[in-house]
Amino acid sequence: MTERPDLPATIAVLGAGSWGTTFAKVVADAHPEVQVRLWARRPEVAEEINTHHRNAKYLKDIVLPGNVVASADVADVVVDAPLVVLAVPAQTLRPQLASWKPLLDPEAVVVSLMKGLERGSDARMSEVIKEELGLSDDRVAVISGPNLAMEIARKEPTASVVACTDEDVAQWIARLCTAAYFRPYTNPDVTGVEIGGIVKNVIALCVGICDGKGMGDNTKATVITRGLAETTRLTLALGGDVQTMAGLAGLGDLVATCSSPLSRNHTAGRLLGEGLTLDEVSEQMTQTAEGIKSGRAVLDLATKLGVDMPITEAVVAVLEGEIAVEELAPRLLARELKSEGELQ
Ligand SMILES: NC(=O)C1=CN([C@@H]2O[C@H](COP(=O)(O)OP(=O)(O)OC[C@H]3O[C@@H](n4cnc5c(N)ncnc54)[C@H](O)[C@@H]3O)[C@@H](O)[C@H]2O)C=CC1
Ligand SMILES: O=C(CO)COP(=O)(O)O
Repeated sequence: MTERPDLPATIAVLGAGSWGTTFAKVVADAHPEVQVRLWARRPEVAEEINTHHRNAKYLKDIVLPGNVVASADVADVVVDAPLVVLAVPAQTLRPQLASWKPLLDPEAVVVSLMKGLERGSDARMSEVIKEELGLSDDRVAVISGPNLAMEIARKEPTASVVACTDEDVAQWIARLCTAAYFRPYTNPDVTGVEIGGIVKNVIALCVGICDGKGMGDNTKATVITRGLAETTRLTLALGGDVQTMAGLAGLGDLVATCSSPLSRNHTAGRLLGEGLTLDEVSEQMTQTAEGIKSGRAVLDLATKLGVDMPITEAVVAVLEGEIAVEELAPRLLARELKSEGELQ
């Protein structure tokens, strides 16, 4: 096994949006002696972080610790970093990885914070990373859980999951991101952890639509519970672990995202439910709502595997203009009756 310094001098985070910046803050708060280098696409964002210790567009008045340093030059950020954390919109990852590949430390472990499925290939972000960078399973990890960035930036207590097939690597990453307000658990089920984070965004769109239409908590609980059932079916079909679905990256993230006005996916759904068109919603959203693009990929993957995902199917039908938001609930309720325990 590669010898890794327990506490590296530096780590790299690529993507200075709300979650990338917040995750950089978590590690920096946890380890003041570690320099956390953050790549911002726009030089003015890097400048604001270095000069004012703020990233106002994404994190308002949150003050970042002095050991978070930003640059708009990826080469400066990743040099000598044994851990490289990725937090860019899922659909943009693959082409960016191709240009970053020659710059990365050859021994670096790469972590995905992203919760999207690639359209066209239906690949999870860990799969895209392995393919594009040519890495083995033990060099790729995923962090996912009920992790609304703004709450964590405000140091509100939160738990999460570090998933890697190599337990030593997962524990190393977990130690690096354990802060007074952030508690990571480890899990070898990378597939289940990733699928939980991807599908909950689509389910949150559905809950948001129902909220926007003025429906109440029975409706929300129904969509969350049946959403978990279809997430579980997809996870099992992909070889993931049913137990992951009961954990932080499954039920935990689903509940947080479907309940919170901070969730971009929930917000996008609510705006659709209130009658805005998808174009109008996209214009209003200044941050990434992964479910809007990943929904189609999730449905394609489920179809390929013969997995029934009626909520995802109905949300995609709304997103693609096949049905109006008014038709979403009737369509789901008109389905053939079945036993609750049936997995298909
Ligand atoms: N914000 C949150 O609370 C959480 C987000 N996530 C996931 O983290 C990933 C990143 O999300 P956020 O940081 O929230 O997104 P965001 O919309 O706040 O920021 C995205 C960042 O990626 C950068 N970027 C790089 N290349 C880009 C390109 N080609 N097009 C557009 N933007 C580009 C943007 O400049 C921006 O800094 C997503 O997959 C999301 O699902 C996961 C957990 C929590
Ligand atoms: O993943 C998240 C919380 O765990 C953030 O959800 P949104 O992307 O919907 O804001």
